[in-house]
Amino acid sequence: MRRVITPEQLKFFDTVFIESLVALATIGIYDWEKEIKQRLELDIVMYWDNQKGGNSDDVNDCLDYAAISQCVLDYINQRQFGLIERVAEEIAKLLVLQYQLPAVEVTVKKPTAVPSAMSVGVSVFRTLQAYQ
Ligand SMILES: Nc1nc2c(c(=O)[nH]1)N=C([C@H](O)[C@@H](O)CO)CN2
Repeated sequence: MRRVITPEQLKFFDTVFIESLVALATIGIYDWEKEIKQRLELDIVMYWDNQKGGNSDDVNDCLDYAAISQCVLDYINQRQFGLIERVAEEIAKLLVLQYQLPAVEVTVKKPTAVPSAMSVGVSVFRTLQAYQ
């Protein structure tokens, strides 16, 4: 589902995205889950003005998806979580504040949680305004 965002909320509609980023996480509400690593898959859509990088062709003018992917993996690797909602919330806040993103959508999937489902997950959409 595509969201409708008014021009007052965002001055542009460009995005940088990271799809199916795989993290091995200590995640889960049960005791046995705290002893193992489980696979999470993240989809991240960052609202960002791509015009500057598009004009200069310089990586210093863009939102570097490689650096952000590593930042997200390092963050998840260094922590323990109960719910995947917590992962989504913390990653959204980290990215919005660190990169001053006007908005971000973070989807976290836990594909092995329900064996009869292809995947399960949550999605959050947060704006910079949410933290001000
Ligand atoms: N909405 C959620 N429901 C559940 C979660 C979760 O993180 N968010 N987690 C679990 C357990 O950890 C489960 O994944 C163990 O298989 C159950 N429901």
